[in-house]
Amino acid sequence: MSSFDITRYSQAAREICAAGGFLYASGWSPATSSNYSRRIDSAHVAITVSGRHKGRLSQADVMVVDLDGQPVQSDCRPSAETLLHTVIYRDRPDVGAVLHTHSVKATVLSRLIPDGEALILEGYELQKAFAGVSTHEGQVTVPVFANTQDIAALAGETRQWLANNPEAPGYLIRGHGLYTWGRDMDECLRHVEAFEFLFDCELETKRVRP
Ligand SMILES: CSCCC(=O)C(=O)COP(=O)(O)O
Ligand SMILES: [Zn+2]
Repeated sequence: MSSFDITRYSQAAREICAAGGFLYASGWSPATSSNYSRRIDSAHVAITVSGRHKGRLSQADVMVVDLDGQPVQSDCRPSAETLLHTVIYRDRPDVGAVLHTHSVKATVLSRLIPDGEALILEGYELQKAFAGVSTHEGQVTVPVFANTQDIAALAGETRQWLANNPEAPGYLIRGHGLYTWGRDMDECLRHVEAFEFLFDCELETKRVRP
């Protein structure tokens, strides 16, 4: 059985619990929805146990999986969407944290984007909150994947898309929520906040200019 550094696991679990407190309080992770993860090392990831309330996380709600999504030294069941996390860690050694949220705005906006189209964010100063973006003049393309319950298939789709769009900060799943990542938990949380602000702007624009 593979092993990991317990101190690094504890630090990762602390960061995940703190992120849960913030994301739940912001209204972006209601009713046990969402899942969060943090890289421990090149072969291990700390991730939320499936079905746990994200506003009341403790270390017991955070387990370890390998990059195939298999539990390591745990009898708990990892998030049902674990493969959507591990596929990113496997291909992107620069990624240290992945957050999945279920906000009202991400859910509603994802349902308004026509099938086969992506959300294009353009002209917003706040696009600079995304890692690697230094101008508001470019486009941030956010694809909207169908909400299939076949997570392995969805993981394959997102993997292919990410390979072709390595600079992308996140994606939506229709009627479901947001996935975003960062080199560490702070950067990943900044991305969630930036997306939420920009989703709000897009929805408000649709309201005043239907
Ligand atoms: C109650 S939300 C339905 C499942 C989901 O989309 C989610 O994000 C939480 O699943 P998990 O297995 O990670 O608790
Ligand atoms: Zn979800």
